[in-house]
Amino acid sequence: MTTKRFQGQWPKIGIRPTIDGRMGGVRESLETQTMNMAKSVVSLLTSTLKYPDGSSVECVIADSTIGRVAESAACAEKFRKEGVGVTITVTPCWCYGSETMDMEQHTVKAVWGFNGTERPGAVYLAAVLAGHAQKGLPAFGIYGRDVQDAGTTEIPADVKEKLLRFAKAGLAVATMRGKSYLSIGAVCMGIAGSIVNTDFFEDYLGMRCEGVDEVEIIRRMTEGIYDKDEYQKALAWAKANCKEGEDNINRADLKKDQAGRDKDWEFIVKMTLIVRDLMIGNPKLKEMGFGEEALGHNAIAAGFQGQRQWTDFYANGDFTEAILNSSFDWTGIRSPYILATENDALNGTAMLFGYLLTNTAQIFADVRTYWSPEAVERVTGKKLEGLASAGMIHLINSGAATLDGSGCQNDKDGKPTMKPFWNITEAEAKACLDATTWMPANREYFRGGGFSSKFLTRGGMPCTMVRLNLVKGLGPVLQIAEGWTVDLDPAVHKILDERTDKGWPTTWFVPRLTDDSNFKDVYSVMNNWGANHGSISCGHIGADLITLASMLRIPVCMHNVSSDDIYRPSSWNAFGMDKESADYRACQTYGPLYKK
Ligand SMILES: C[C@H](O)[C@@H](O)[C@@H](O)C(=O)CO
Ligand SMILES: [Mn+2]
Repeated sequence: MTTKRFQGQWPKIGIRPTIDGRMGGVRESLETQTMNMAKSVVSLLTSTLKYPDGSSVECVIADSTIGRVAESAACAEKFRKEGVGVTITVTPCWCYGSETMDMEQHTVKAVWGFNGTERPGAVYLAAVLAGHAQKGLPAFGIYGRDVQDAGTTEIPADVKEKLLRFAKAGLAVATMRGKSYLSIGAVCMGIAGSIVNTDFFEDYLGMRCEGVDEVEIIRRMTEGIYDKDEYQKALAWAKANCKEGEDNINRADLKKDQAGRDKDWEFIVKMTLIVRDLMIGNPKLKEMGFGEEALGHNAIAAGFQGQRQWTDFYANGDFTEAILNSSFDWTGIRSPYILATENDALNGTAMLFGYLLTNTAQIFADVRTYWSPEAVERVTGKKLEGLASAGMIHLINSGAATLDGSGCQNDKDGKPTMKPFWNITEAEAKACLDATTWMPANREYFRGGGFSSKFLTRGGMPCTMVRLNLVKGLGPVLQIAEGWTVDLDPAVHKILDERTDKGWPTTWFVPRLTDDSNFKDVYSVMNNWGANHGSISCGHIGADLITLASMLRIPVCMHNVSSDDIYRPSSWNAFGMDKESADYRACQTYGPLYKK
C-alpha cells in the first residue's frame, strides 16, 4: 500500500535554546554551549525515535538562541510554519523566564535546565517552571541528577530517559490531533464504549468523530467500488496464507458447506479492502471515477459495530479486524491500522495510545475470566506453575486481535515480542500467519458466518494492558496493568480453552503484583477492570502511558508502575503529596487540552 494514511505531515519537535539576554559578554560566552545542547537533543531524538511510518522524527531548532521576547516570538512563528507540536526548551544558564518561555496554547512543553555550577541553568529551570505553573501552561521539567561540566555535550542517561519519554508521548498527542475516529456502524449490543462520545474525542484528543452506516460496505461491494485487481491478489493471498480450521464449532445444521465457506472468504476479503478504504481513502478509486470514496475519512483509528444486525445477516468482521490490526497482509509487511471490534471506541483509543507510543500492533481482547489456582485445579486436576502460579486472566475475543499477538516475532534473545513493522522479517510474518487457524464463526453468535482467528499467544512476552473509561461527572480515566503473557501446561490450556469459545484467540495474562489494593492479587486486577475490553501492547509501557495521560489531562485510576518512573508536568507536584490523587486534582484543574 503506497496510499498516504493521513492528511498533513508528521508533527515536528521544536528545540528552543534559551540564553541570558545580556549582550556584551554574558550572552556571547554562552552561545556555543547553548546551541550545542540543542544539537545534542536533536541528535538523540532523531537517532532514537521514529514516526509510525518508520521515518526518523524531525526536529527544528529556533533560528537563534532565545534571549529576549522578540526571539521567542520569532521562534513561535517558525514553529507554527514548520508544524511543531512538541517543544523542548534547553539552557545551561539563567534566562528571563516569562520572556523566553513557550507560551503557545497547544504545544506540549518540556524544559531541560543543565545541571552545572558555572552558570545557573537549574535556577532558570525552577523559575520558568514556576512561570508555567502560574500561567496554566503545564511543562515537564528535566534536571539531571549529577553535576556536569560546562563544555560537555553528552546527555546523561537520566536526562535522556526523560527527554525520550516526554518526546514520545508528546508526539503521540500531536499526531492524533486533527485526525478522525471512524465508526462503521454504531452501538454494538449496548456496549457503552461504543456509544461514541464526540465531546471526549474533540476536547481531550483534538480528534473528530466520523460515522458511516455499515450499509456503505454493501453498497461498495454491490457497485464494485473497490480495486478489483487488489481484491484478486488479496483473495489469493488469503487462500495461500490463512488456513481454514475444521468446523468443530457449529452443530450440524449450522455448518456451512464448502461453497458457503468460499463465499464467506470472498466477502470478508472484499470487506477488508473496503474498510481500509473507508479509513484512509485510496487513490485507485479516483482513477475508477469514485472521487468521493477515494478520499476516505482521515481515520487514525476506527471501529466496526458488527453485532448484531450485520453479523446476524452477513459474515462477521473478524478477518477484517484481525488483518487490519496486524502488521502484514497481501501488500507485504506494513504498519497496522487501529480497528476496534464492537466499535468500542474507548478501547480503540487505548489501542491508539499504545500504538502511537510503540509503533507496534495492539491486541484487542475481552477481559474474560480470572482463573484462580484453586479453580484451575478443580477443573483440570493440575496445579498452576511458574508465573501463572497465583492465577491468570484469560484474554479472548472473536475479532480484532492482531495476528502479531501470536507472539511469533522474536527479540534479540529469541523471546516473543511484537515489533514495529520495519523490524519484522518475512519469516516472522509467516510464523504469525502459520500460528493462526481461521475457524468457522460460531453461528449461534454470528448467524451470518465468517471466520474467527484462533491462536495461542506465546508466553513470556512483557506486555501492558490498558483501558480508557468514561465516568459521568468525572470524565475519562485510564487504567494500566503491566505484566506478562504466560505459557500453561498444554493439557491445562486445552481444558480451559475448550470450556470457552474455542474458536477464538487466547492470551494468558499475568499482571505484576504490588502492594496497591488493585494489584494485591490477580483476582483484584480482573475485579477492578473498568469494562469488558482491554488493549494489550507489547512491552512495559505503563510509564509512557502515564506521561501521555497527563499531557491529555486524563487521570490514571489504576496502575502498577513504580513511583520512580512516574513522569508528569512539574506543576502536578503542587496538587498534593500523593501522586495519584494529585493527578486527579491537576487534571480537573487544567481540564481537557482542547476545551472550548
Ligand atoms: C459473541 C459475543 O457476543 C461476544 O462478542 C461478546 O461476549 C463480547 O465480545 C462482548 O464484548
Ligand atoms: Mn468483546
